[in-house]
Amino acid sequence: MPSPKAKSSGGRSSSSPGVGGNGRYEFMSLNRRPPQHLLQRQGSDPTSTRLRASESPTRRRGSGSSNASTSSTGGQLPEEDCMRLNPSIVGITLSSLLAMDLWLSKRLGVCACEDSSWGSMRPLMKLIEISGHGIPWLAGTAYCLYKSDSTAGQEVMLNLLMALVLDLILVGVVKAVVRRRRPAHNRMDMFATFSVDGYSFPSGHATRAAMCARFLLAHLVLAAPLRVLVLLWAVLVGFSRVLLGRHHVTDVAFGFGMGYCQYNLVEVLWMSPAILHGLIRQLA
Ligand SMILES: CC(C)=CCC/C(C)=C/CC/C(C)=C/COP(=O)(O)O
Repeated sequence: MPSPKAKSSGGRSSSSPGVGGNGRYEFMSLNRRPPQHLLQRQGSDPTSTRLRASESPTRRRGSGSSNASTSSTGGQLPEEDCMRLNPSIVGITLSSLLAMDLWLSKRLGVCACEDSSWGSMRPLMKLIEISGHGIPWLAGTAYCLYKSDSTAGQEVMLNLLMALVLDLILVGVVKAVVRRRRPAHNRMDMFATFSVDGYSFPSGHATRAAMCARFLLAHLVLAAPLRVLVLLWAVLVGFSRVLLGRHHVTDVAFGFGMGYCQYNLVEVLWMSPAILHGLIRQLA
């Protein structure tokens, strides 16, 4: 509790408390310069150092010492000030893009539920969703691998299986790190999901669609009309994620990019028949 005596003895009227030389509290006016011993004390106090560092650049430039540093660098802003300005421009740009993403995703979520404006298309969108789901792809590839009687066919199928597992792992890791929530208008009624699938970024369907489309075009689908169909399917899978309200536009855009790059990784990690035979021999 501040002593009224201390208040009157300093002849000071209000606000900031400080500890005087006799151990009592002293009150200083905000528009008066504090005594020298308090200034020295503030200089070594981490809290006040933090407070001064968070002052606005204009205020800091206005102080005597900062003026000296500004003039000594030929009128250039101190480095500290430049670092404070740049993130704000990046921050504003990012927040604007994020706001546009949220707005656009909400507007495009026209099949998010049955009574949405395109609610009657929801069953079709869910069919497209299933066509890009991990389970049919894993089961279909495993079945083809089992049925394949040529070495070339087995090689392609085994590498596709490896690609699908790699995709699940990479998407799971990114989702767990980023932890972006799905759009508020999404109904979480997807079948067979992992716990990370509660998160939105990136779209696992989009990564799988992009990676599998590249895989099919490179190794399995040669006829031109079918190649067009494969590309159309991949684009539809991506669109259906936003129309169903499952994802933001940026989740799908990033997912397509990530899936495209994942295929490059699959090419690097490609398991040749020699490696496969070595693996089979070790397992047997
Ligand atoms: C054999 C095995 C463990 C299969 C797991 C397949 C599985 C449950 C994949 C999850 C697919 C899924 C629901 C991904 C979420 O996709 P988003 O586009 O909503 O991110």
